[in-house]
Amino acid sequence: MCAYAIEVAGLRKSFGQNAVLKGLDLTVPHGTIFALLGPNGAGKTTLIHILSTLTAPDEGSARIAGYDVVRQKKEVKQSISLTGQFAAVDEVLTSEENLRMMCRLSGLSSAESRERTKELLRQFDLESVSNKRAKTYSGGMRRRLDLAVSLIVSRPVLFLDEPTTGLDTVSRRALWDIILRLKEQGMTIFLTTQYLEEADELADTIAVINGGRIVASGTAEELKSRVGGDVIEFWNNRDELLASIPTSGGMADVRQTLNDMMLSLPADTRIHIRKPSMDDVFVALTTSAADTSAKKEAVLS
Ligand SMILES: Nc1ncnc2c1ncn2[C@@H]1O[C@H](COP(=O)(O)OP(=O)(O)OP(=O)(O)O)[C@@H](O)[C@H]1O
Repeated sequence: MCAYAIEVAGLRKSFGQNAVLKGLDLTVPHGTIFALLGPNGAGKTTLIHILSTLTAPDEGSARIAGYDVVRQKKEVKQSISLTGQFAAVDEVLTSEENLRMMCRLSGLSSAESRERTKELLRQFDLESVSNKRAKTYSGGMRRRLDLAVSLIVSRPVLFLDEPTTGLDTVSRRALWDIILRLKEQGMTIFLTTQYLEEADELADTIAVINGGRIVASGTAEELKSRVGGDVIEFWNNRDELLASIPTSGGMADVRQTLNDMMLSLPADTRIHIRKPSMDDVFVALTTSAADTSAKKEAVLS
């Protein structure tokens, strides 16, 4: 078996004049969850499309389970499951009918299809709605059905493009449990997300993409510690957050920040000092120093 489930080296992709990926390098070990974070338009979907052979890269290489995404497309396709935001579910069919149909299309016999459908309905908590048409489903049920359909044939690597976008907190947590169970079964999972908490909860490794490059990667804890020391929050007496300023955690920096803020904030402002969150990591890594000081200026003006 090759060392990594996913290996990307020097990957570049442009659309016309728009250089979207400017030389990406990353590796994802077998049986782990990798989360790719980045602002809108950073190239997350483009990367998933390249890794799943839907788009060709301009330069560089990418391997899935050891297979090259350009030269060994067939083997790559046989190694992956892909769930986007719009999976191939027929709205007028029930989840049971959808799964049975897709099982048959995947080459399973009638008896195997029945068995696999039962198993997937149970695994994705869809048994109670298995006879209801998919168009009547909530967002969470629909997303679980999308995922079940994409996992009819068990493959070692799963790509999830924003799997919980638009879901409420309960449905999101239910899907997280399913994703963690898939990891326990040995699957390697590559997901993109807009939710920093999602990356924090699920991922073994998080990478942040910005300006066409991976600007940071590591565990959630490593990324948080990179942002530096403590964050000082300033709250008014109506419990509204007035400002949240990252500091090095050192006495001089904390004192300077307090001095700066005292000039503009009311005397009854309350101060809360906390450790950096994934939100702070994201802001720090995807916002230029000029933007950050402009924000501080805005609070002070
Ligand atoms: N087929 C295409 N033709 C031309 N431009 C494209 C194409 N696909 C993507 N782009 C452009 O590439 C850039 C990256 O898009 P992509 O969808 O990969 O970003 P993303 O990080 O997934 O964003 P989001 O979080 O908004 O989904 C965008 O500027 C987009 O307009």
